[in-house]
Amino acid sequence: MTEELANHYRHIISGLGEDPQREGLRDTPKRAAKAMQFLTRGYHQSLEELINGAVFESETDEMVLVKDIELYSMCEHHLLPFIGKCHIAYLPNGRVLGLSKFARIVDMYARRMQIQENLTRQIAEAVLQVTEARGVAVVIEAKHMCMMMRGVEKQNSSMTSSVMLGAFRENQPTRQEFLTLVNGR
Ligand SMILES: Nc1nc2c(ncn2[C@@H]2O[C@H](COP(=O)(O)OP(=O)(O)OP(=O)(O)O)[C@@H](O)[C@H]2O)c(=O)[nH]1
Ligand SMILES: [Zn+2]
Repeated sequence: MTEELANHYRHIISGLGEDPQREGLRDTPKRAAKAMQFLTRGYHQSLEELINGAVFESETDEMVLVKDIELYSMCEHHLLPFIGKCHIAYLPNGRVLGLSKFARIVDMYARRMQIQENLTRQIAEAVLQVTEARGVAVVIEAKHMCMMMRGVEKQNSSMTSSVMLGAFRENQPTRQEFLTLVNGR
């Protein structure tokens, strides 16, 4: 699989007018193939194996917020990175999720070809599925290289996307509390 991908990269390099045999580029197809496999490894992960049973019984029913989870993904239109932060909140319903698992869920979906809106929704739905929470809220703030390095070349714009499920959708004060916590840095 890596070898086949590397071959495609060799064609891309010569298609761009470079010499894939010159010293600096000789191992590049293989490196690029491995890098791209890493950046898309989310396709080979499953929620169940990643959670690994780390859901614990708890009486708490107050909002839990995990803020500023770094995020590296790749836009499915240009295969260029988008980079940012993800904030996840949920209202426990008898069970809480191991803290590190929020970051693992983010990575599993981020390391695929994505658009930011779908990524946001997939993370929210995964957290809801695993915790059976009364509500889940996810906000992603990201900068898209396809808008910065090429195309419209805007360096300072960023995109914010959000998905609110359950109580965060139905209950205005809950939603407001979440947004205040996220913005109060
Ligand atoms: N909504 C959304 N759009 C995205 C995301 N990533 C990239 N895009 C946009 O996808 C669109 C693709 O537009 P096209 O006109 O088909 O492609 P293009 O000619 O390369 O577009 P330009 O970037 O405007 O040069 C662009 O407007 C991108 O900015 C994302 O995560 N969400
Ligand atoms: Zn793009």
